[in-house]
Amino acid sequence: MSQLFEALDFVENPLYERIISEIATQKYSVVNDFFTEDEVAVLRESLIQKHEEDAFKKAAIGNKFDETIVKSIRGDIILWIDETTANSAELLFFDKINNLISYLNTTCFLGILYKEFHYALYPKGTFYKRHLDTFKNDDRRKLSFVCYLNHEDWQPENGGELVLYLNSNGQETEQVIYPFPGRVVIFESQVLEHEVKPVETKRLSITGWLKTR
Ligand SMILES: O=C(O)CCC(=O)C(=O)O
Ligand SMILES: [Fe+2]
Repeated sequence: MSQLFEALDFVENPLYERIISEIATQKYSVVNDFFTEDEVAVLRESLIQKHEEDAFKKAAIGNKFDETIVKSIRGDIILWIDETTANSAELLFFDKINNLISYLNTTCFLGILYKEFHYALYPKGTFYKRHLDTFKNDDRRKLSFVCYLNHEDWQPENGGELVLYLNSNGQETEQVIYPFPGRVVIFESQVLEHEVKPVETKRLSITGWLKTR
């Protein structure tokens, strides 16, 4: 095996190893500084600019082929990001994502072939009720990835916490994760139910999925 890794110029990445082992043991991983302050700032700028251009639309439930908009379930507005026409901030984002994907495919043989990402903006008072990130007609989403682009001074009073519903020995427990800027949450799309609690202040993020087949 070491010969194979040598041949591929494999360099072990401690952060990615931590993510992999946390997902294996607890189904999710939280990384506080996956994106630097500067990276968060340019991605936030990009989101805000596109929102000002009125490019966002109401988020639906289901996927591109089976969409319904139900505001009582989710109230965010989204914009899908196209890698082929990405701006400099988005290129930087995809650079990190692609790096992670190739590491996962090399070390875990996950077979991630596709990805999809969108900006999300939750206006004050909105939420996303408890759900699973898979669809009736599509089970290709393997890992969910959320990256928060809020301002530096985001406080617990701003609400909008992500709650993961974990199952330990038949007992349900709640893991509360605040959307602090630069923080990334990665979890198993088909396993972990989760919810976004009502936001008190506009909440900004990029959400996406790593997919097989
Ligand atoms: O923004 C988050 O914390 C989670 C968003 C989410 O669950 C989704 O878009 O499916
Ligand atoms: Fe979700």
